[in-house]
Amino acid sequence: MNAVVRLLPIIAERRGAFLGTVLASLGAQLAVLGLALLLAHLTGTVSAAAGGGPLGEPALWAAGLAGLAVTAAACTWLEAHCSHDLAYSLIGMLRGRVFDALRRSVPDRADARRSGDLGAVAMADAESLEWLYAHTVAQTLTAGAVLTVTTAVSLLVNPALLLVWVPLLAAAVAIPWTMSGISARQARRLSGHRAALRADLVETVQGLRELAAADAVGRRRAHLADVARAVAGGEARPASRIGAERALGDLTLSATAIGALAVTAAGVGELPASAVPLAFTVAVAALGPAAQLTDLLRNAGALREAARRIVAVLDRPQTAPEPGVPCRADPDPSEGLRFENVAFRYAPEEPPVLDGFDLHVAPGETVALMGPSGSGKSTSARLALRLWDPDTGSVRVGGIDLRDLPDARLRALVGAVPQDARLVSGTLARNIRLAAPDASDDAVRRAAADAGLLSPAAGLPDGLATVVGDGGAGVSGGQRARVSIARALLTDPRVLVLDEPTASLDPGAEAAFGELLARPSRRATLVITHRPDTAAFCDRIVELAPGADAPPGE
Ligand SMILES: Nc1ncnc2c1ncn2[C@@H]1O[C@H](COP(=O)(O)OP(=O)(O)OP(=O)(O)O)[C@@H](O)[C@H]1O
Repeated sequence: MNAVVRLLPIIAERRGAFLGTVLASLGAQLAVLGLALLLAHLTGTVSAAAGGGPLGEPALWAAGLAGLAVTAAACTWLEAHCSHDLAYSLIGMLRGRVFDALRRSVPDRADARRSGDLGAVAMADAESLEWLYAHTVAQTLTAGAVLTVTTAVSLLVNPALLLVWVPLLAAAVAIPWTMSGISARQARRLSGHRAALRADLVETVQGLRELAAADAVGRRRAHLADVARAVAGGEARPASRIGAERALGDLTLSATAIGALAVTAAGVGELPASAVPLAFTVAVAALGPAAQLTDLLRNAGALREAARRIVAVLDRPQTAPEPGVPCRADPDPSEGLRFENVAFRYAPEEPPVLDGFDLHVAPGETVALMGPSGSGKSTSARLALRLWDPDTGSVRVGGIDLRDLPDARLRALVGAVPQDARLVSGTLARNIRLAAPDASDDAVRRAAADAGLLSPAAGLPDGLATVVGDGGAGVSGGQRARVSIARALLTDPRVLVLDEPTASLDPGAEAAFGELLARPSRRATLVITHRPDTAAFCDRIVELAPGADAPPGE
């Protein structure tokens, strides 16, 4: 199904604002048209009155003109109000849906998309579609309706206009319509170039230190200049096409106007003098809405492309769907985290990463999961967080299959400390609170203390008020790991999964971290690690063999 049509129901959710936009836009256009016709009629009547004809009641003329002018102004204001109301709520709804779709489907098992591309979908395409649904659809309906009315009225008044109007107006609308395929292709290419530039810029800024160290800044700058040139080329082509289309459209509309005026002039002798201005105004009345339609159609290809990209994101397969019938039972206190006969592969054609994998981490126990690179340690951590589901077997927390837990309950039961914890700019307290925005100051302080952030060894004299720069600048690897743990502890999860938490720590920080792991708690803790010194702080070590098809040795 066409992506634009597929997204149309989104308007139904704000049907009041949409209807308001259409009616106000229709009211404004009809009032402007009425004003033009009334003025033309007045001009004819006044010139006839100068020759001795009746002028009519001036107060009535004034009231008619003032009424139409006020209606046009009020409807224009109302249209702007309703369409902006509709526009901003549609942007919010579209972005919300895009982020929901991304959250449900991230990480894709074999996702080749770059963040710049997804950013473009979420930001630029949502804005394009806002323009489509909040302005274009309503204006197209209005322009179509006004065009039909003006055409019908003019043809009743002067059927000879048919000869000029039908071919020329059809050509004016057909030009942008037939070009919409080319316009969509150009929009697709341009969006690809822009996404590449955005992603390359982000990577360059993030990797500037490494680029400088490798003396590669110059090469990178040349590469960015190439990509920027591709963007400029991608922008120039649609601009030339739109310019040519606009010129052709304007030519066609001008020819229509000249033809309509000529046809009307030919019949002037048969008309009373007072009706001549009205006849000329009627002859060109359809040109305004026709010009508006051609303008709107000119963007149709690019809008179709934006809708296609949004739909592609919305249709991404859900990696961990919500349960049909969620489990309401309390977790069994004697059960911690259990992998039972788990098999998992990233793609059907690839060998399994895990096959027949069994492991139980009991409440109060800390287990180190070790094994060679590629043996599936991080994959096990992701399965425990239900980023993906196993192909066969099950992963359970407190005896409950993760697939039976609603997302919010699962996140409260299982906490994660990822390998590359991300910090945002702001205080440490703000960073910890990301896991539970409504947590009290006391809870944040407790989690920070449990993660060792408030001890003198953490080296943070300002404690929770310490300010972190963009992306965690100004904080050491050890401090970052502790913030990440405090974040995970804030929800007091039954299960804690740590993926290489000490990978970037020096031996002193690793030892301090190990003491945290060794502290008694009721939590089941799974620590993915390469480092024997970290594993030594755990109660038990489990070795994972690559493509293990038998339970691992302990
Ligand atoms: N998103 C993915 N798509 C496809 N294959 C993947 C993906 N992530 C990991 N793999 C593959 O799955 C296998 C297991 O990866 P995993 O990261 O779980 O191993 P690991 O034991 O944690 O390795 P390391 O110690 O190097 O971090 C590897 O062969 C890896 O290439």
